[in-house]
Amino acid sequence: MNLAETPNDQNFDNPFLTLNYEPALASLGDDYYDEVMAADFPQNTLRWRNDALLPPLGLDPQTVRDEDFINAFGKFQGRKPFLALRYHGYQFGEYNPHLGDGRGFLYGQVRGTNGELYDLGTKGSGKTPYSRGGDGMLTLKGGVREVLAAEALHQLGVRTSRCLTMIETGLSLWRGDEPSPTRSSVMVRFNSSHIRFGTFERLHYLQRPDLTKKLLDHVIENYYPHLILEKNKYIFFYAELVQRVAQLAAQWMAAGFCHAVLNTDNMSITGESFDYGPYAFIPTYDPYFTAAYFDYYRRYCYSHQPSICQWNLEMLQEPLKAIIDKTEMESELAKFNHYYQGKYRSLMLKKLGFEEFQLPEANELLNLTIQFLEDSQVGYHLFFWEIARTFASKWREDPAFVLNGSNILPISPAKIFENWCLLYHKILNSFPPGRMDIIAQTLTHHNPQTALLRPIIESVWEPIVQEDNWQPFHDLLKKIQSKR
Ligand SMILES: Nc1ncnc2c1ncn2[C@@H]1O[C@H](COP(=O)(O)OP(=O)(O)OP(=O)(O)O)[C@@H](O)[C@H]1O
Ligand SMILES: [Mg+2]
Repeated sequence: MNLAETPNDQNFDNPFLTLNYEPALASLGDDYYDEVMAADFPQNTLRWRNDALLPPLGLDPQTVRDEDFINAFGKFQGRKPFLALRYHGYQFGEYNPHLGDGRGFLYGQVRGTNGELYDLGTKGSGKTPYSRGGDGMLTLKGGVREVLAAEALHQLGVRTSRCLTMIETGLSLWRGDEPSPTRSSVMVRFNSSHIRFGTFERLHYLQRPDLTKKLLDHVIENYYPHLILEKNKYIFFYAELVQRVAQLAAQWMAAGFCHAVLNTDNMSITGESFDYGPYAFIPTYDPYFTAAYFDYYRRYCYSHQPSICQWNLEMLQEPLKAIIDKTEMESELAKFNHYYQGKYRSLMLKKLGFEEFQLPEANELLNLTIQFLEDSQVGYHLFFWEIARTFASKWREDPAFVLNGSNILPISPAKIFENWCLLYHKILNSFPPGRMDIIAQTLTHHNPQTALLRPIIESVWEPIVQEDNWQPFHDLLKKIQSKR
């Protein structure tokens, strides 16, 4: 017996091993996955433990030791099977039948205290049958970036996966897009499901409608349980997925987030956001801002995200048409824009301090805001933060008070800024004075001070590289988690 696998005291009472794991996906049979082994790492240094995720799993952070994270998710002691999930996907518009979990696996599925089923899935845990030429590993910087993105998006109200833990693993990796050799990590993701649009696409490619139906029933049972007893549950499922994905796209857009790699293997069947590789938050409003250096044709640029999501949902009709009427799916997909616009409008109004969807000047305000942000190239996040920071009820008295003393002045072109202030002032005066407090609260709630712009990420990464100083990384996470 390998010494690392010897049960020891630390293992017997590891709280992660006492969780009630459910073999939800495993019970579907091995048409959907391969059982794999975790890599044996030369080092296991805990770099991140997300204590906020322990209570939802029924665990008390006080009783979970750092060693418990390491033994469970760095040394992978005491649990199996680990399942590398099989999937295909459209990557940059081209169908790729050679995908699957190439550097991760499903560690286990657990029911949260809210009754919902969650996946614990690894990234950077070693080679699988789907690694192709890859090393099965995740760089430390990749782990750091995914932890930060997930927390930032969560705090911005985006429906997203989160990271339970990240452990440095002591390998030297070679990557074209990082100074190499570079350090390695394994990350454990906590999300609703790792079933991707591409999981269904693979079954269509293999011409297995029987497996498609079995998987679809599994998805509805576990992630759309309110539809189980519906006579038309399959089309209802697709209709709801369209709505969820449209709303997710609106959340990204309002958050100023560019995912960067919206391939169908990175689209969750539950409509949740995940896989944070070369993502970026936009510095300023630029519809063509493109986050991935290898996205030569700007396919996944900031403003294309809604239409790309719609295209991905259209591609998903191919596998689903074995079970769901295609014409009905088309008419559901036709509602995408309506859902998207509604959600985007409501989120942007909230960023501007207004809960009222029916505000008479809403369209004018939104159009002017976008035009102003685009023309002035004022920082996207800075603009909203400065409204929240400097907001005062005296803005009602005179448009000249609006944003006066903020860090975005002086603005060029001045005219459009003047128009924006006039309109904002006019809207404030359409409310009773007593409403100003609520507007101030809405502004601070929806516009955190800390934006995860690339220079901020680099500013916490540098001390890690230079002097193994993790304090700035933890300070940044604290700021993000407390919405400061
Ligand atoms: N270093 C690597 N070694 C092996 N396979 C890899 C590696 N990097 C990426 N892959 C595989 O390439 C494909 C696309 O990678 P992508 O970055 O979208 O996914 P991922 O980030 O590895 O996983 P996830 O989508 O769960 O976040 C996936 O099948 C992935 O497993
Ligand atoms: Mg991926």
